[in-house]
Amino acid sequence: EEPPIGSQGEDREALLALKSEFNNSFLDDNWTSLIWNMNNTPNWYGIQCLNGRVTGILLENMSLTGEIKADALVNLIELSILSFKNNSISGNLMDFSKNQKLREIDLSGNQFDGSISTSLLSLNLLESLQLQDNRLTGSIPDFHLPNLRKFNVSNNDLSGPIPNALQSFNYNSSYEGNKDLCGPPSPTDCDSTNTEASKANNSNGSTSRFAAILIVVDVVGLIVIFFLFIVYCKKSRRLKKQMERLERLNLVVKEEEKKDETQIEITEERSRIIQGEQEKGKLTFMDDHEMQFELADLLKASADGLGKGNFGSCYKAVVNDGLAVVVKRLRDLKPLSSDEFVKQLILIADLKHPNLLPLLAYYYSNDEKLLMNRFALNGNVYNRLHGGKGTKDRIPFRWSSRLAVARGVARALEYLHLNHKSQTIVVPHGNLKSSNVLLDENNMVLVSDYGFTLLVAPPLAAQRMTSYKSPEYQTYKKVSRKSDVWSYGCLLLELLTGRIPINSAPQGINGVELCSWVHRAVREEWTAEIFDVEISVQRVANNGMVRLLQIALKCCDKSPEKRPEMSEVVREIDNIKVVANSEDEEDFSMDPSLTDDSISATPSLVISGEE
Ligand SMILES: Nc1ncnc2c1ncn2[C@@H]1O[C@H](COP(=O)(O)OP(=O)(O)OP(=O)(O)O)[C@@H](O)[C@H]1O
Repeated sequence: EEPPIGSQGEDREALLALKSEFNNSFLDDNWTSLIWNMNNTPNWYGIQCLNGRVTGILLENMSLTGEIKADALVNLIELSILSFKNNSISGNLMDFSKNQKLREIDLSGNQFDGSISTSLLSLNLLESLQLQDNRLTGSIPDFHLPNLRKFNVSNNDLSGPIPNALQSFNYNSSYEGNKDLCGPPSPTDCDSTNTEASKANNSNGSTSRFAAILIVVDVVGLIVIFFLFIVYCKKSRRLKKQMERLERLNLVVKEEEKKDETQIEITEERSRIIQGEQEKGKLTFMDDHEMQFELADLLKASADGLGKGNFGSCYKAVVNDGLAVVVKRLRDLKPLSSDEFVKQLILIADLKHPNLLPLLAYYYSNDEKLLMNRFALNGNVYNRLHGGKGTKDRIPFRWSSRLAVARGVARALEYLHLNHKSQTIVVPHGNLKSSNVLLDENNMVLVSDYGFTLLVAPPLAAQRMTSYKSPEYQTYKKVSRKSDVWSYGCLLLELLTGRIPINSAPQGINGVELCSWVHRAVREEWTAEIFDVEISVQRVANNGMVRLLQIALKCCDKSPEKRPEMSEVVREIDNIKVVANSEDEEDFSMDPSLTDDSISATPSLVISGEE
């Protein structure tokens, strides 16, 4: 099992030192050093790790400011990817000589100045170096890196010839915006200024002796100035060194103090949590819950990892007298104060509907934000739909159960969208997908992970939320009621086709772009293939399937205005007659004689709505 991130002391120290230089409240909240005892990793946003060593630092578009110390990376010897893309970091480039495993460096879009560090010359594994849009000066060092495939230093203040080994990179995409670079592939000839000067000299022979004298005087003058300059530099360097020494002394003292503080914090935090005495890190139950237990009970309980989602990991813990709860550790939240976090959670907890998984409790401390729900015994709809397919153990997931899921989710979304109580906020779900629809011990449909739009930092939400991405979401990166309707349409298609959508497909399995696939199927009239065999054998229910497919296609309309509101969807689904699963159909899904041709019960005319 992989040890926790930053478990190696020097890696953690290096990250903490970086954090203190950036002075960024988001990082302060999301780079925590607590190692929690539920056998999981602490929260290090943007850090990749292998066997306890840091292998990647990806901190992009985060408005980071400050300077990075030259030796900031020297202990991160396993580092292979580094990106500080699009921040406002200033100062010189750091020393990379100890990071021999680096493959990708992206420092573009910052305010780095000074020259390109020659420590980069030794990185033999480097494949991509992106330094564009900074303020780098001086010449480009003579790189001879065998694996370098991407190189960009555009829009800096670099000068001098482009080294031979780098001349194969395209001028426009690698060098543009440095007005003093010369030689191929740049349009400027390096010799042009010298050549012109020598031409001028030759054309005027009569003044050549005078010119020679002038040159001698110039040279002598230059030597004197140079000499004076050296004396001046030496003096000022000595002064600077003295100043630096003083500063360093000061810093060492401060660093030591800081290290001690952090160490003390970690130990104290842990013991405070374990003793359950910490005021601000209290486990708070949302309301009437009969299931009162303490954080200490939770910490004592054995925990099974359920999986790692986009916003944190989930654990199942059995507390006290056998009560199973799910604890979700949140990460990458908006930088919210404790009061703001609690306010948002109260808004979420106020959303009460029979088809919404209720929030039981939460835990807030600087380092940990946990949400707690009841464990849904029958798991999620994704597993129910796709799990064990084609095997003997597969229990068919029949039409009436799928229709119940469609109905339950529609009602939950309608409720979120109408948002009866708090008129001020609209809460689109934002991340509806089959793994967020759960089934309890009575197969009651419970939508989970709602309200996260209130908690998650917007740029991250844009990257990670919304499994079924609507066309306008892909452009504007904002969730809305209409993007929920799109997601709902995709969920219906997943239920009807039994196919795995492209965004939820686990590695090694090809998912389907459901909306376009079904639209094409309807257009090209191979409708028999649309429905999952497990339900299409239930012929009495075929009519209901076609009606649900029509609803799904309306929800998946490319233009958001044409998609129905959820209340309309609920009404239409309520009109679909529930047909009981008949006993003798149970075995049909395994019947090899059931070819696609034999089940083409639904002519495309019906599906296109021209009934
Ligand atoms: N209360 C619960 N009862 C049963 N299973 C749950 C519960 N909450 C979550 N799960 C399951 O635990 C797993 C991890 O959940 P999590 O919400 O972290 O990830 P996800 O749903 O895959 O992705 P995302 O973070 O985008 O929602 C999922 O398979 C989910 O269905």
